[in-house]
Amino acid sequence: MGFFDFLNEKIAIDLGTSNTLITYKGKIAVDNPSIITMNQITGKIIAVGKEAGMMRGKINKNIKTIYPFNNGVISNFDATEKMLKTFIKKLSSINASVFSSSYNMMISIPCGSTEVEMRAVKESAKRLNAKNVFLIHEPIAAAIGGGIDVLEPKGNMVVDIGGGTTEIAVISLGRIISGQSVKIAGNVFNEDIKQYVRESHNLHIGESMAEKIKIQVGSAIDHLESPPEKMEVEGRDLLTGKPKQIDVSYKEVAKSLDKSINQIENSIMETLSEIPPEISADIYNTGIYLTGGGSMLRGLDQRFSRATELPIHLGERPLETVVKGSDIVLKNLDHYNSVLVQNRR
Ligand SMILES: Nc1ncnc2c1ncn2[C@@H]1O[C@H](COP(=O)(O)OP(=O)(O)OP(=O)(O)O)[C@@H](O)[C@H]1O
Repeated sequence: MGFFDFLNEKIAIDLGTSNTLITYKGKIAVDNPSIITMNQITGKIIAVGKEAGMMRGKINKNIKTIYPFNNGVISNFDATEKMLKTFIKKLSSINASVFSSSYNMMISIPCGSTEVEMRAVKESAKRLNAKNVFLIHEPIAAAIGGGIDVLEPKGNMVVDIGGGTTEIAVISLGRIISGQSVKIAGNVFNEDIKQYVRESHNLHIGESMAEKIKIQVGSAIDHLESPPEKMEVEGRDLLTGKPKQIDVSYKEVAKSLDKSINQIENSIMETLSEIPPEISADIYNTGIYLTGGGSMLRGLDQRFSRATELPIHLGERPLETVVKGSDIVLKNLDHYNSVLVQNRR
């Protein structure tokens, strides 16, 4: 048993643009949207996570909705800390010792995080009573969560499509040797759908409706083997100002997302063209591991496979892969020590 194994309480956190997940004692104990609603005048928090998510688009002008993350990075540290505090308090109702005693915390961060951002994340975690705070890059955590042996001398490619960013990474010997973080992911897909509906149907729809369309009739390709039925979509008619309903098909969604998916494809191709030949040979054999909530878009695997001519592996429960990987690392710190982000402090 290694040194770190003696410290028992362990919490792994995936701070995502769309969702925040926390594991405690190896299980997912918190899975909530990363949203806070606050009273504009008093600054008092009204709701956090799921409750705040339900108020989305239905608030009055005294209430402000805060998304603590923007494009995968923390844009509001104060809100992030308040949100985490609420979530960790929920854990303490499971076990009173969590909030009172100190614990080990693993936080996954996007690859593009700066030293300043990393330090701020660590300091927030310390204020939340964390004793040791470890950081891990999201694609590494995703790979481990997906069952890939990241420590072997072999190249593996991960594409993690989240809400704010798509992280593309080639990993070998526990390190990211090539990759990029692209600001095209689930949120941009929602914007694409909104714009398409506005331009093609003269209908103004909200963020939640766009998200529903993406999930119910979303597609990356215009021919699906088992297509979903058309979806009834409600919004405001841009010409008359009245409420109106239209039908939207998966083919329309595929059309609206085409440009954004193309950009992700180009970034994957670019990353593939930059890696050493030995690693290319590995990836030719192993293919690409696709994860993150955005990977659930119908036909995305087929489309990427066509573009790259590589096998695409879709992980199970893609929304949980990163936090699952972080949890595995936290439980086996001595084994995975080399994959941690070693920031200079
Ligand atoms: N069935 C689905 N089809 C398409 N997209 C989906 C589906 N389910 C969830 N999503 C999208 O997945 C995204 C959230 O994924 P995930 O939780 O992996 O991201 P995140 O970690 O919060 O974001 P980031 O990694 O950018 O910080 C959202 O944009 C959501 O709309």
